[in-house]
Amino acid sequence: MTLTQRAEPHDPPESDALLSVRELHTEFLREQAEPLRVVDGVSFDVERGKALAIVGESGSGKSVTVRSVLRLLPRTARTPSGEAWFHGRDLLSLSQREMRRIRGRNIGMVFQNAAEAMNPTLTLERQLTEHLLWHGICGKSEARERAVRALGDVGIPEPERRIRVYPFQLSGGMRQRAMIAMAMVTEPALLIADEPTTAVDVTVQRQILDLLVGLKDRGTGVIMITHDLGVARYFCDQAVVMYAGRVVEQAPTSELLDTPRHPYTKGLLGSSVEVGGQERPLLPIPGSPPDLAHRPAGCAFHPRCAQAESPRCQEEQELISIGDERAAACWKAETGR
Ligand SMILES: Nc1ncnc2c1ncn2[C@@H]1O[C@H](COP(=O)(O)OP(=O)(O)OP(=O)(O)O)[C@@H](O)[C@H]1O
Repeated sequence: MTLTQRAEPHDPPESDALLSVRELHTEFLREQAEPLRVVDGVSFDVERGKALAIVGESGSGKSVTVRSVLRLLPRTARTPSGEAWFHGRDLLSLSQREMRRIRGRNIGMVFQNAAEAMNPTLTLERQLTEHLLWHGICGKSEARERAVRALGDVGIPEPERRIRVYPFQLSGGMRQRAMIAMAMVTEPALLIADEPTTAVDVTVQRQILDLLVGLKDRGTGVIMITHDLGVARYFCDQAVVMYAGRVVEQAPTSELLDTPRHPYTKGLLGSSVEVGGQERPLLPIPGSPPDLAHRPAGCAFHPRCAQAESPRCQEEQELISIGDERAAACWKAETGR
Protein backbone atom coordinates (compact mmCIF):
# COMPACT_ATOMS: atom_id res chain seq x y z
CA MET A 1 0.00 0.00 0.00
CA THR A 2 1.36 3.43 -0.90
CA LEU A 3 1.01 6.33 1.46
CA THR A 4 -1.56 8.01 -0.75
CA GLN A 5 -3.91 5.02 -0.56
CA ARG A 6 -6.40 5.00 2.27
CA ALA A 7 -6.59 2.15 4.75
CA GLU A 8 -10.39 2.10 4.55
CA PRO A 9 -12.27 2.20 1.26
CA HIS A 10 -14.31 5.39 1.22
CA ASP A 11 -17.58 6.03 -0.48
CA PRO A 12 -19.02 9.10 -2.15
CA PRO A 13 -21.35 11.13 0.06
CA GLU A 14 -25.05 10.47 -0.32
CA SER A 15 -25.68 13.38 -2.61
CA ASP A 16 -26.47 13.71 -6.28
CA ALA A 17 -24.22 16.76 -6.58
CA LEU A 18 -21.88 16.93 -9.55
CA LEU A 19 -18.95 17.83 -7.27
CA SER A 20 -18.90 17.30 -3.51
CA VAL A 21 -15.94 18.77 -1.67
CA ARG A 22 -15.57 17.68 1.94
CA GLU A 23 -13.16 18.92 4.59
CA LEU A 24 -10.55 20.14 2.14
CA HIS A 25 -7.25 21.14 3.75
CA THR A 26 -4.26 22.52 1.87
CA GLU A 27 -0.89 23.47 3.30
CA PHE A 28 2.26 25.03 1.87
CA LEU A 29 5.65 23.90 3.09
CA ARG A 30 7.91 26.60 4.51
CA GLU A 31 11.58 26.64 5.35
CA GLN A 32 12.28 26.30 9.06
CA ALA A 33 8.65 26.77 9.98
CA GLU A 34 5.50 24.72 10.34
CA PRO A 35 3.55 24.24 7.08
CA LEU A 36 1.16 27.09 6.42
CA ARG A 37 -2.48 26.02 6.26
CA VAL A 38 -4.25 28.19 3.69
CA VAL A 39 -7.38 26.09 3.12
CA ASP A 40 -8.86 24.78 6.34
CA GLY A 41 -11.79 22.36 6.26
CA VAL A 42 -13.67 23.69 3.23
CA SER A 43 -16.82 21.81 2.11
CA PHE A 44 -19.32 22.61 -0.64
CA ASP A 45 -21.39 21.02 -3.40
CA VAL A 46 -21.84 22.01 -7.03
CA GLU A 47 -25.05 20.85 -8.70
CA ARG A 48 -25.54 20.06 -12.38
CA GLY A 49 -26.72 23.10 -14.30
CA LYS A 50 -26.02 25.44 -11.36
CA ALA A 51 -23.25 27.87 -10.52
CA LEU A 52 -21.51 28.30 -7.21
CA ALA A 53 -19.77 31.58 -6.41
CA ILE A 54 -16.71 31.62 -4.16
CA VAL A 55 -16.25 35.12 -2.78
CA GLY A 56 -13.93 36.73 -0.24
CA GLU A 57 -11.11 39.25 0.01
CA SER A 58 -7.76 38.73 -1.62
CA GLY A 59 -5.78 35.97 0.09
CA SER A 60 -8.84 34.22 1.59
CA GLY A 61 -7.99 30.96 -0.20
CA LYS A 62 -10.40 30.97 -3.15
CA SER A 63 -7.87 30.11 -5.84
CA VAL A 64 -5.99 27.59 -3.72
CA THR A 65 -9.33 25.86 -3.03
CA VAL A 66 -10.13 25.32 -6.71
CA ARG A 67 -6.53 24.55 -7.60
CA SER A 68 -6.54 21.91 -4.86
CA VAL A 69 -9.62 20.27 -6.41
CA LEU A 70 -7.96 20.45 -9.83
CA ARG A 71 -4.67 19.21 -8.29
CA LEU A 72 -2.88 22.13 -9.90
CA LEU A 73 -0.82 23.26 -6.93
CA PRO A 74 2.82 24.31 -6.90
CA ARG A 75 5.43 21.84 -5.68
CA THR A 76 5.66 23.63 -2.36
CA ALA A 77 2.10 22.56 -1.53
CA ARG A 78 1.37 19.31 0.28
CA THR A 79 -1.11 16.96 -1.39
CA PRO A 80 -4.46 18.32 -0.18
CA SER A 81 -6.42 16.21 2.30
CA GLY A 82 -10.17 15.74 2.41
CA GLU A 83 -12.41 14.53 -0.40
CA ALA A 84 -13.58 15.93 -3.74
CA TRP A 85 -16.11 13.58 -5.33
CA PHE A 86 -16.75 13.95 -9.04
CA HIS A 87 -18.51 11.28 -11.10
CA GLY A 88 -18.07 8.76 -8.29
CA ARG A 89 -14.31 9.29 -7.93
CA ASP A 90 -12.43 11.18 -5.26
CA LEU A 91 -10.19 13.57 -7.21
CA LEU A 92 -7.88 13.96 -4.22
CA SER A 93 -6.98 10.29 -4.29
CA LEU A 94 -6.19 10.10 -8.02
CA SER A 95 -2.71 10.10 -9.52
CA GLN A 96 -1.52 13.14 -11.50
CA ARG A 97 -1.77 10.98 -14.61
CA GLU A 98 -5.44 10.26 -13.98
CA MET A 99 -6.03 13.93 -13.18
CA ARG A 100 -4.52 14.99 -16.51
CA ARG A 101 -7.19 12.88 -18.23
CA ILE A 102 -9.98 14.56 -16.24
CA ARG A 103 -8.69 18.16 -16.37
CA GLY A 104 -9.56 19.72 -19.67
CA ARG A 105 -11.82 16.86 -20.64
CA ASN A 106 -14.40 16.46 -17.86
CA ILE A 107 -13.53 19.65 -16.02
CA GLY A 108 -12.96 22.79 -18.08
CA MET A 109 -10.93 25.71 -16.74
CA VAL A 110 -11.14 29.42 -17.46
CA PHE A 111 -8.75 31.85 -15.82
CA GLN A 112 -8.61 35.62 -15.48
CA ASN A 113 -5.85 35.86 -17.97
CA ALA A 114 -6.10 33.97 -21.25
CA ALA A 115 -2.29 33.98 -21.40
CA GLU A 116 -2.31 31.42 -18.59
CA ALA A 117 -4.42 28.97 -20.57
CA MET A 118 -3.43 29.54 -24.18
CA ASN A 119 -0.18 28.93 -25.98
CA PRO A 120 0.80 32.18 -27.72
CA THR A 121 2.84 30.33 -30.34
CA LEU A 122 -0.02 28.18 -31.68
CA THR A 123 -3.03 29.15 -33.78
CA LEU A 124 -6.48 28.62 -32.27
CA GLU A 125 -6.92 25.72 -34.68
CA ARG A 126 -3.84 23.89 -33.37
CA GLN A 127 -4.75 24.53 -29.75
CA LEU A 128 -8.36 23.45 -30.01
CA THR A 129 -7.84 20.44 -32.25
CA GLU A 130 -4.81 19.17 -30.32
CA HIS A 131 -6.80 19.47 -27.13
CA LEU A 132 -9.52 17.22 -28.61
CA LEU A 133 -7.03 14.79 -30.12
CA TRP A 134 -4.97 14.54 -26.92
CA HIS A 135 -8.07 13.59 -24.95
CA GLY A 136 -8.98 11.07 -27.66
CA ILE A 137 -12.39 12.63 -28.15
CA CYS A 138 -12.47 12.44 -31.94
CA GLY A 139 -10.34 12.16 -35.07
CA LYS A 140 -8.57 14.98 -36.90
CA SER A 141 -11.25 16.10 -39.35
CA GLU A 142 -14.03 16.03 -36.78
CA ALA A 143 -11.75 17.91 -34.38
CA ARG A 144 -11.51 20.81 -36.81
CA GLU A 145 -15.27 20.90 -37.27
CA ARG A 146 -15.85 20.85 -33.52
CA ALA A 147 -13.26 23.57 -33.00
CA VAL A 148 -14.93 25.86 -35.55
CA ARG A 149 -18.30 25.16 -33.96
CA ALA A 150 -16.94 25.91 -30.47
CA LEU A 151 -15.59 29.29 -31.63
CA GLY A 152 -18.94 30.11 -33.24
CA ASP A 153 -20.78 29.05 -30.06
CA VAL A 154 -18.87 31.59 -27.98
CA GLY A 155 -19.77 34.36 -30.41
CA ILE A 156 -16.52 34.69 -32.34
CA PRO A 157 -17.56 36.01 -35.77
CA GLU A 158 -16.35 34.20 -38.90
CA PRO A 159 -14.99 31.23 -36.93
CA GLU A 160 -13.82 29.49 -40.14
CA ARG A 161 -11.43 32.38 -40.76
CA ARG A 162 -10.59 33.28 -37.16
CA ILE A 163 -9.56 29.75 -36.31
CA ARG A 164 -6.33 30.39 -38.21
CA VAL A 165 -5.18 33.31 -36.03
CA TYR A 166 -2.83 33.37 -33.04
CA PRO A 167 -4.20 34.46 -29.64
CA PHE A 168 -2.30 37.78 -29.76
CA GLN A 169 -4.17 38.71 -32.95
CA LEU A 170 -7.45 38.81 -31.03
CA SER A 171 -8.81 41.59 -28.81
CA GLY A 172 -8.92 40.90 -25.05
CA GLY A 173 -12.62 40.05 -25.15
CA MET A 174 -12.25 37.72 -28.14
CA ARG A 175 -9.25 36.02 -26.51
CA GLN A 176 -11.33 35.43 -23.38
CA ARG A 177 -14.06 33.92 -25.56
CA ALA A 178 -11.50 31.72 -27.31
CA MET A 179 -10.33 30.48 -23.91
CA ILE A 180 -13.92 29.63 -22.98
CA ALA A 181 -14.28 27.84 -26.33
CA MET A 182 -11.18 25.81 -25.49
CA ALA A 183 -12.56 24.98 -22.04
CA MET A 184 -15.91 23.95 -23.51
CA VAL A 185 -14.90 22.15 -26.71
CA THR A 186 -14.72 18.82 -24.87
CA GLU A 187 -18.18 19.44 -23.37
CA PRO A 188 -17.03 19.08 -19.75
CA ALA A 189 -19.59 18.48 -17.02
CA LEU A 190 -17.95 21.06 -14.74
CA LEU A 191 -16.41 24.42 -15.54
CA ILE A 192 -14.12 26.16 -13.07
CA ALA A 193 -13.77 29.87 -13.77
CA ASP A 194 -11.34 31.99 -11.72
CA GLU A 195 -12.25 35.67 -12.18
CA PRO A 196 -13.16 35.11 -15.85
CA THR A 197 -14.48 38.62 -16.43
CA THR A 198 -12.09 40.74 -14.37
CA ALA A 199 -9.80 41.67 -17.26
CA VAL A 200 -12.54 42.68 -19.74
CA ASP A 201 -14.78 45.74 -20.03
CA VAL A 202 -18.38 45.79 -18.83
CA THR A 203 -19.97 45.06 -22.22
CA VAL A 204 -17.74 42.06 -22.85
CA GLN A 205 -18.30 40.97 -19.24
CA ARG A 206 -22.04 40.83 -19.82
CA GLN A 207 -21.59 38.89 -23.09
CA ILE A 208 -19.32 36.36 -21.39
CA LEU A 209 -21.75 35.91 -18.50
CA ASP A 210 -24.61 35.35 -20.95
CA LEU A 211 -22.47 32.75 -22.65
CA LEU A 212 -21.92 31.01 -19.32
CA VAL A 213 -25.66 31.16 -18.59
CA GLY A 214 -26.17 29.21 -21.84
CA LEU A 215 -23.75 26.54 -20.60
CA LYS A 216 -25.58 26.24 -17.30
CA ASP A 217 -28.84 25.85 -19.20
CA ARG A 218 -27.29 22.92 -21.03
CA GLY A 219 -26.49 21.24 -17.68
CA THR A 220 -22.90 22.30 -17.03
CA GLY A 221 -22.07 22.91 -13.37
CA VAL A 222 -19.89 25.97 -12.73
CA ILE A 223 -17.66 27.21 -9.92
CA MET A 224 -16.93 30.89 -10.30
CA ILE A 225 -14.42 32.77 -8.18
CA THR A 226 -15.30 36.43 -8.23
CA HIS A 227 -14.67 39.67 -6.36
CA ASP A 228 -17.71 41.14 -8.02
CA LEU A 229 -20.90 40.58 -6.05
CA GLY A 230 -22.92 41.91 -8.99
CA VAL A 231 -21.54 39.07 -11.11
CA ALA A 232 -22.34 36.60 -8.34
CA ARG A 233 -25.92 37.87 -8.11
CA TYR A 234 -26.43 37.77 -11.88
CA PHE A 235 -24.94 34.38 -12.55
CA CYS A 236 -24.55 32.21 -9.45
CA ASP A 237 -27.24 30.18 -7.72
CA GLN A 238 -25.28 29.44 -4.56
CA ALA A 239 -22.43 31.24 -2.84
CA VAL A 240 -19.76 30.46 -0.29
CA VAL A 241 -17.89 33.23 1.50
CA MET A 242 -14.30 32.49 2.48
CA TYR A 243 -12.24 34.20 5.14
CA ALA A 244 -8.72 33.17 6.15
CA GLY A 245 -9.03 29.78 4.43
CA ARG A 246 -12.40 28.82 5.88
CA VAL A 247 -16.01 29.02 4.73
CA VAL A 248 -17.73 31.53 7.01
CA GLU A 249 -21.10 31.62 5.26
CA GLN A 250 -22.94 29.70 2.56
CA ALA A 251 -26.39 30.30 1.12
CA PRO A 252 -28.38 30.72 -2.09
CA THR A 253 -26.79 33.84 -3.62
CA SER A 254 -29.84 36.09 -3.51
CA GLU A 255 -30.42 35.31 0.19
CA LEU A 256 -26.77 35.81 1.01
CA LEU A 257 -26.73 39.21 -0.65
CA ASP A 258 -30.13 40.35 0.63
CA THR A 259 -29.85 39.10 4.21
CA PRO A 260 -26.21 38.36 5.05
CA ARG A 261 -25.79 36.72 8.45
CA HIS A 262 -22.05 36.64 9.11
CA PRO A 263 -20.53 40.02 10.07
CA TYR A 264 -17.80 39.45 7.48
CA THR A 265 -20.35 38.95 4.70
CA LYS A 266 -22.10 42.13 5.89
CA GLY A 267 -18.74 43.92 5.69
CA LEU A 268 -18.09 42.65 2.16
CA LEU A 269 -21.50 43.88 1.05
CA GLY A 270 -21.04 47.24 2.74
CA SER A 271 -17.85 47.78 0.80
CA SER A 272 -19.38 46.73 -2.54
CA VAL A 273 -20.68 49.15 -5.17
CA GLU A 274 -23.17 46.57 -6.39
CA VAL A 275 -24.88 46.27 -3.05
CA GLY A 276 -24.24 49.75 -1.66
CA GLY A 277 -25.52 51.43 -4.82
CA GLN A 278 -24.45 54.87 -5.95
CA GLU A 279 -26.14 56.79 -3.13
CA ARG A 280 -24.77 54.92 -0.11
CA PRO A 281 -21.22 55.61 0.99
CA LEU A 282 -18.94 52.60 0.69
CA LEU A 283 -17.73 51.35 4.04
CA PRO A 284 -14.50 49.39 3.73
CA ILE A 285 -13.98 46.67 6.36
CA PRO A 286 -11.50 48.11 8.89
CA GLY A 287 -8.10 46.44 9.18
CA SER A 288 -6.78 43.76 6.89
CA PRO A 289 -7.07 39.97 6.61
CA PRO A 290 -4.90 38.06 9.09
CA ASP A 291 -1.45 36.72 8.43
CA LEU A 292 -2.26 33.01 8.21
CA ALA A 293 0.91 32.15 10.10
CA HIS A 294 -0.58 34.01 13.07
CA ARG A 295 -4.23 33.21 12.80
CA PRO A 296 -6.32 34.87 15.53
CA ALA A 297 -7.83 32.36 17.99
CA GLY A 298 -11.45 31.42 17.47
CA CYS A 299 -13.22 33.38 14.74
CA ALA A 300 -10.37 34.76 12.62
CA PHE A 301 -12.52 37.79 11.76
CA HIS A 302 -13.11 38.86 15.37
CA PRO A 303 -10.27 41.46 15.53
CA ARG A 304 -11.98 43.35 12.66
CA CYS A 305 -15.55 42.74 13.72
CA ALA A 306 -17.59 45.60 15.23
CA GLN A 307 -19.95 43.06 16.81
CA ALA A 308 -17.25 40.89 18.41
CA GLU A 309 -17.76 39.97 22.06
CA SER A 310 -15.18 38.52 24.34
CA PRO A 311 -14.66 35.67 25.15
CA ARG A 312 -17.26 33.98 22.93
CA CYS A 313 -15.70 35.10 19.62
CA GLN A 314 -12.26 33.90 20.67
CA GLU A 315 -13.66 30.36 20.69
CA GLU A 316 -13.82 28.22 17.52
CA GLN A 317 -16.95 28.96 15.48
CA GLU A 318 -18.48 26.01 13.65
CA LEU A 319 -20.77 26.54 10.66
CA ILE A 320 -24.27 26.70 12.16
CA SER A 321 -27.20 25.71 9.93
CA ILE A 322 -29.82 28.40 9.50
CA GLY A 323 -32.87 26.76 7.99
CA ASP A 324 -32.36 24.13 5.29
CA GLU A 325 -30.14 25.96 2.86
CA ARG A 326 -27.92 28.32 4.81
CA ALA A 327 -25.08 28.19 7.30
CA ALA A 328 -22.83 30.75 8.95
CA ALA A 329 -19.83 30.41 11.27
CA CYS A 330 -20.89 32.95 13.88
CA TRP A 331 -22.78 32.31 17.10
CA LYS A 332 -24.76 35.48 16.50
CA ALA A 333 -25.83 34.45 13.00
CA GLU A 334 -28.74 32.25 14.02
CA THR A 335 -30.63 35.17 15.49
CA GLY A 336 -29.60 37.55 12.68
CA ARG A 337 -28.21 40.05 15.25
N1 LIG B 1 2.64 29.09 -3.76
C1 LIG B 1 2.29 29.56 -2.56
N2 LIG B 1 3.13 29.45 -1.50
C2 LIG B 1 2.77 29.90 -0.28
N3 LIG B 1 1.60 30.50 -0.01
C3 LIG B 1 0.74 30.66 -1.03
C4 LIG B 1 1.02 30.20 -2.35
N4 LIG B 1 -0.04 30.48 -3.15
C5 LIG B 1 -0.94 31.10 -2.35
N5 LIG B 1 -0.48 31.20 -1.09
C6 LIG B 1 -1.16 31.79 0.05
O1 LIG B 1 -2.41 31.16 0.21
C7 LIG B 1 -3.37 32.10 0.64
C8 LIG B 1 -4.59 32.00 -0.23
O2 LIG B 1 -4.23 32.45 -1.56
P1 LIG B 1 -5.28 32.45 -2.74
O3 LIG B 1 -4.54 32.80 -3.97
O4 LIG B 1 -6.06 31.19 -2.73
O5 LIG B 1 -6.24 33.65 -2.32
P2 LIG B 1 -7.46 34.24 -3.14
O6 LIG B 1 -8.59 34.32 -2.18
O7 LIG B 1 -7.68 33.48 -4.38
O8 LIG B 1 -6.92 35.70 -3.46
P3 LIG B 1 -7.07 36.59 -4.80
O9 LIG B 1 -8.49 37.04 -4.78
O10 LIG B 1 -6.10 37.69 -4.58
O11 LIG B 1 -6.73 35.72 -5.95
C9 LIG B 1 -2.71 33.47 0.64
O12 LIG B 1 -2.33 33.78 1.95
C10 LIG B 1 -1.50 33.26 -0.22
O13 LIG B 1 -0.45 34.10 0.18
